[in-house]
Amino acid sequence: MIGAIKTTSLLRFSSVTSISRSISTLILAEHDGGAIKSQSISAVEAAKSVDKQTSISLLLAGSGPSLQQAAAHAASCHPSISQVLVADSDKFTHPLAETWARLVQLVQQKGEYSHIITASNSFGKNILPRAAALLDVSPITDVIAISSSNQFVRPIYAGNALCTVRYSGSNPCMLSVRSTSFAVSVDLKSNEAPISQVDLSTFDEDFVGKSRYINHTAQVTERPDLGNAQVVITGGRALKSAENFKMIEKLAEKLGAAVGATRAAVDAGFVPNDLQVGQTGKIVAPKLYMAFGVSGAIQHLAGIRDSKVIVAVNKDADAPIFQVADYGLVGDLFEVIPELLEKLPEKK
Ligand SMILES: Cc1cc2nc3c(=O)[nH]c(=O)nc-3n(C[C@H](O)[C@H](O)[C@H](O)COP(=O)(O)OP(=O)(O)OC[C@H]3O[C@@H](n4cnc5c(N)ncnc54)[C@H](O)[C@@H]3O)c2cc1C
Repeated sequence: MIGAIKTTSLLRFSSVTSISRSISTLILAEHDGGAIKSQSISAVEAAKSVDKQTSISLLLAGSGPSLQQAAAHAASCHPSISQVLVADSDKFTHPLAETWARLVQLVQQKGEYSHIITASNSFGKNILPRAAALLDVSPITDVIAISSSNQFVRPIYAGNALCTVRYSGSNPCMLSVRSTSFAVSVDLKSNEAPISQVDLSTFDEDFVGKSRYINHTAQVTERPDLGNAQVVITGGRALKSAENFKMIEKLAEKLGAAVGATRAAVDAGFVPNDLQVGQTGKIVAPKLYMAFGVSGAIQHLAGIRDSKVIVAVNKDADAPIFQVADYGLVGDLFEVIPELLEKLPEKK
């Protein structure tokens, strides 16, 4: 869809000792409401590409009944999971990156994993660099393909080039992976993996990180999650106001779609920033991506490159979005959207 140049050079991370032959992978998993988040299950899928024989341990942290529920879900959410490790303590009630990084260090000291993988979302991006610093290794982020246990592909220059990276540092090789590149089959059947508790007796009791949990606010919506939606309807600056942006929301409702926005629309205050799609927003890979009044800036395209079909409506025939669109309509969104709303049937 969007042309990407494959770089021929291999970037080599500083060599200390090569990674060991015995491959075992630790997944840093996120859970919510007693279930493992789908991005963490994609990280398990990615681990399978590291090595077919790898044993995969999934690390969960938290406290209370929702953690135990999540552990039960983790044990049966993917057939490749060999064991679930549970760190149950009040310290982990909120996923603070500094506390989690310490936990990863502790678990790695005991388990000596060759690879540690997490999703390339705010949870993973927060923890991975800190944990990597404690373990004195260099992480590889935003991996979109795994060719072997030490060779990975990641986008650079806002997705305009793909870089093949060979890791030659010491264990563990730490990766964050884009879940859109490691889709999980919907009907995975799995046996129950064993669940064990992480021994926290040596966890620094007095450890207090520099950050502190204050509160958690989330948009309550019945719409699909933007990162996993099959259909995404995005609006740009051209919508002009939060009031007008409701047209995008209505259209999304009719199509059972998630709503996205450009950074310009977010910065203008039309919608909250968790709807931003692009290089500094969410990466999406829906079957259908519809962009209304979006110019197609390189930073926006970086977030939609894996969409199957891109439809663009823009009144400027020369807008760059048309270079990547499968279907384009030169027209005024203030005419096109009301017509679509009128002609599309109500969602059952
Ligand atoms: C470091 C960095 C990171 C960034 N990260 C992101 C990111 O993650 N996501 C992102 O989106 N941007 C990002 N940006 C911003 C990006 O460069 C663009 O500024 C932004 O994507 C533009 O948003 P837009 O297409 O809504 O607005 P504009 O570029 O202003 O485009 C509006 C479009 O609407 C069309 N239009 C106007 N009126 C109508 C109408 N009535 N009907 C139909 N079409 C109409 C115009 O022809 C135009 O093409 C980033 C920028 C930087 C520097």
